[in-house]
Amino acid sequence: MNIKLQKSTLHQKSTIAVTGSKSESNRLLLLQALYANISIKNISNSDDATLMQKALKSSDAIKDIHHAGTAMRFLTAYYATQNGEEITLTGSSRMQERPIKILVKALRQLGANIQYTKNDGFPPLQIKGRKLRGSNVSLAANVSSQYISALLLIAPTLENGLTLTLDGKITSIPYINMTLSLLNDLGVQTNFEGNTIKVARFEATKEAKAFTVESDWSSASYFYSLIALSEIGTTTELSSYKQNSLQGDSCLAEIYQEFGVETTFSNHTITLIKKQQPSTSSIKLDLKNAPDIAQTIAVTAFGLQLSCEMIGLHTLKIKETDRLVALKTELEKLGASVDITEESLYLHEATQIHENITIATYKDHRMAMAFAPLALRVPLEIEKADVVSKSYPDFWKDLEKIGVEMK
Ligand SMILES: O=C(O)C1=C[C@@H](OP(=O)(O)O)[C@@H](O)[C@H](O)C1
Ligand SMILES: C=C(OP(=O)(O)O)C(=O)O
Repeated sequence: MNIKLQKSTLHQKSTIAVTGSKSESNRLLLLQALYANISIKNISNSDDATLMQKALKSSDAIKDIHHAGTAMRFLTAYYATQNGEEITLTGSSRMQERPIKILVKALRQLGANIQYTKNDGFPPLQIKGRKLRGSNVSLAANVSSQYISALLLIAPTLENGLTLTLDGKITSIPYINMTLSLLNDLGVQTNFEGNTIKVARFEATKEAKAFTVESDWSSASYFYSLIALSEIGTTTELSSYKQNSLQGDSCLAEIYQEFGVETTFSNHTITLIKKQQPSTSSIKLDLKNAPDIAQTIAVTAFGLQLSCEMIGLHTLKIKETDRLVALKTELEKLGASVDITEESLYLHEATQIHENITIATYKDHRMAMAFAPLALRVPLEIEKADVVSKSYPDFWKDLEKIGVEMK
């Protein structure tokens, strides 16, 4: 399904309820499988969270988690600890190209029985669950924080807890802190100092533990972009958010000030208003702590005809697609000039934005959602638009609600 976006003007005021964070949801679903006293509210309706629930519920020997990175990594650790269970964990063709060796090696060091069924270092995995006896492991921390979160989530169930030593520069740290915060909320003792994380063993209790998932900040990024590209005074209200978020992408509130967007918090709602024109003609950011908003920011800067330099993007090559190449290709179709390296992107100030371009989405939800706000500048078409369901199934409905016209 392709969607044609007409050149649109946003409603002066709108209200959107954004689905729950997929990162928080998939952590809590895993913890719920380990600790039965947990209940979860405002769970994400994303494919990734639905696939996670399905995999955990089904008794099938083959679990297919499609494109869901967190489900792949978290379930690898989970099934490795499930004594007596034998499963094959697989995913989409792209998932079979996304590396998992660092996690598998760490789990094997703890005693896990995991085999690669196709290519060494990549899913599918055959996992024979058993009691893991190890309690100390070191692993590379510069490729994906999801390997670390996966180990942390099973850590309190291990006989002696777990001590992790992180080698190299730590990437996507807020996601590690999110995992530790949720463990703390459950009652687990943790300590993160320098490059060492310690998690104590934690026994299940009978006391009910209710968690409410905050709405997804990465999904909010597309509304930040829309407001940044709209006329002064345009406002949208998004729910349900917290001022002290566990999600690193909440740095959007600060970043988008430079694009002229002001954020106010009240009663679990954030109000975004386009206050002024951008305060600068060139944006410079290090996104090693918030990789998922890189595409949104690049497109906002392009739409506002600003130059933009982003570093800390070394993880983008192993996500749903090689996002650096995908961004360069699609922005240049629209008239931009973009330089990329292995870990950075430089967008030159645009002098034009071509109309009626069809944006390819590379099976990447964020390519579709990041480019959609350009409809406030030019008519454009988004290819295979249903790809958004990976994280935000209601995206196109909500886009219409805010005033974007489409067919
Ligand atoms: O732990 C998580 O929930 C996530 C961690 C990040 O991945 P990396 O740590 O691989 O950068 C992020 O990109 C992903 O969307 C979700
Ligand atoms: C990278 C992402 O997800 P995952 O790694 O969990 O597939 C994302 O949602 O942008």
